[in-house]
Amino acid sequence: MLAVTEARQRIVSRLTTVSGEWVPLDLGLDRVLAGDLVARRTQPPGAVSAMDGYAVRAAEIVPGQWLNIAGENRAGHQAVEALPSNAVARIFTGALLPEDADAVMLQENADRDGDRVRFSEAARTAQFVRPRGLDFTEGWKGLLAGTLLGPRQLGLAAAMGHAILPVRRRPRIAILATGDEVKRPGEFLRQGDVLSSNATTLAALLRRWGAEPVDLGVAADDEQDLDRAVAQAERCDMLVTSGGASVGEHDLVSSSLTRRGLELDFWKIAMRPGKPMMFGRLGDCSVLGLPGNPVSATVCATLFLRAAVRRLLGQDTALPETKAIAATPLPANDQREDYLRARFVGIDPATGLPLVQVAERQDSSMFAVLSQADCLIIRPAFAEPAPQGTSVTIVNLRAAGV
Ligand SMILES: Nc1nc2c(c(=O)[nH]1)N[C@H]1C(S)=C(S)[C@@H](COP(=O)(O)OP(=O)(O)OC[C@H]3O[C@@H](n4cnc5c(N)ncnc54)[C@H](O)[C@@H]3O)O[C@H]1N2
Ligand code: MOO
Repeated sequence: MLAVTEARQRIVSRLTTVSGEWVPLDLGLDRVLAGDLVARRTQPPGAVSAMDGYAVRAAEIVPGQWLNIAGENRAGHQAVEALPSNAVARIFTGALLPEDADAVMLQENADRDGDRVRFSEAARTAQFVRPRGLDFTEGWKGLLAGTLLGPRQLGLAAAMGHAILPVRRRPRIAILATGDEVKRPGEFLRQGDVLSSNATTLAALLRRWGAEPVDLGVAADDEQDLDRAVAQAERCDMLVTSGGASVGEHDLVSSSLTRRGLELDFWKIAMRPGKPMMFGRLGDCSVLGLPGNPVSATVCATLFLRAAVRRLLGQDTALPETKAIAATPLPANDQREDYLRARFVGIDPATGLPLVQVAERQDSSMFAVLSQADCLIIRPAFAEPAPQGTSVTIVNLRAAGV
């Protein structure tokens, strides 16, 4: 059995980043940048007012003393480009300051009479002024290659002056559920049938990670049916199967793949859940064979499929691991690295780290427990029993996009 980190390394090392393409800004959501995005402009482009009021030279303001109003600057309209001496300009939020103005007086503190105004207070230089380039300056590398574009990143790309974006092609990843008993949600169920939660989870994870899931449906435990389904995956970057990975006589996935020319890289990992995971290659298509148990399939996807997708998209493939404190004692572990489902139950006052409570039941079929978990506690192989308060390494499921 292979160690988890070695298995992940092997998967990542067999994959290469997919090609890039250009998309309009509007279609950039959830895509991954193929190159760095540099600001094409400075924001704000000049000093602008942060408030509605009057642009002034701070040194000229004497409380109670009248000054002339030279004109009015609104956002997008700079009527007063340079401020005459002993004068102010009416100004509104976001408008460019006239040259030589160095402060903005709030209109709440102004007393206006026609073309004259006086103020109840003195001015501080730079008050209510946003200097040129406060947000960013031209040439700033605002978004790096490998960034998954969310709403805020898209907004920044727009603000930096990008109307089209260089992104990675979405990797096409086929999902094939297997098993006579496995039915799609909505289908008629017989005694002993199960619903294919794995296909639903995997498709959602792939979308969230920036890939394009290709649903190949469910193949029965039948060589012909499996062969037919596997053939459909050949133009994909990767085929992910669920079920039939173990040693049962009806676990036909590997024999079907082998007949079609699978080059097996490895099968079986020293981990729980997810031991019987398989990885190999079928022509140009990588193959990841996940175990059928729903928790095993999702944990393997978190540890391996996520890294594979990130590699295809040119992103960092490390697992987001952080530290936490065990809120309950932890049992000894055997030779398989364990990924225990756990919940955040508070903050440890001594360290400020999250307190994590292991779920009582850890059976790999219990998807309800996984769906309510916040993290996986990583228990190394052969770990000794650990008391409450032990520092542990966790995978934050939300941070991993799971
Ligand atoms: N003698 C041994 N038996 C088993 C071993 C072993 O080493 N020796 N390994 C066990 C481990 S660990 C796991 S994990 C499972 C993996 O089994 P398979 O990958 O062959 O999965 P199946 O037998 O096809 O299914 C297991 C379980 O999951 C349900 N399932 C299958 N597909 C889906 C789906 N798409 N959505 C939801 N649930 C699904 C299926 O009905 C079964 O209940 O093997 C152990 N056995
Ligand atoms: O690896 Mo299995 O997932 O322990 O049940």
